[in-house]
Amino acid sequence: MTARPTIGVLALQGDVAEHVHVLETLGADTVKVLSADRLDSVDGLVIPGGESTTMSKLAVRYDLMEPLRKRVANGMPVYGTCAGMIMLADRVLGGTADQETVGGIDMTVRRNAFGRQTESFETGVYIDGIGEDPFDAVFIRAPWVESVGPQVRVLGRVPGTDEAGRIVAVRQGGLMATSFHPELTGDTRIHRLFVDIVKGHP
Ligand SMILES: NC(=O)CC[C@H](N)C(=O)O
Repeated sequence: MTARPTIGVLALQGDVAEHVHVLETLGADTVKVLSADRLDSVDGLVIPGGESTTMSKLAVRYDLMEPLRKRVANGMPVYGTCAGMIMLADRVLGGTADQETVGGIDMTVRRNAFGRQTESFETGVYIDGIGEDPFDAVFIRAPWVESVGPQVRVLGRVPGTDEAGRIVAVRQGGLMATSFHPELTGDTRIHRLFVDIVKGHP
């Protein structure tokens, strides 16, 4: 991998510009991905937050769903935030009947899991692999991860009703997902971790 990777941001819908900005700050070249051709040109991909049901429909309409699944199956690193986390989940609870996902991470996520009263909130989360300081995490109508398969590494949790808490950050090989939006807070540690994954660092 070159020192300067090309990272795509899936640009069907959602907060694309914020991810482009952070990735460029970190020295990556970026491409807004709206077609299978563009997808071919990237070393890694970010799937932003937004609305997973809409994103799913648009991915099918733009003939991107199958190419996305193929590249994931072939090992392309992908980082999904919020709706992007849902897109990377093998199983979704609370989705619409026709909602498809790209899949790739052996997990079940629950859409809009934190409930109406807490549509959005901010809290410090310890994330495995980015250092000691908690990450200031912004959650917006966020999913949580209800369960994970044996190959999934849990990177972060927030307090929940039981002792284990709720899983909000995971990684399976080159695929990484967070329930929250690190592109909004100016702390670049999670994007940096992803850029390192794309560069081939473990
Ligand atoms: N901020 C977000 O990405 C919200 C996700 C949205 N609730 C969904 O289900 O797709």
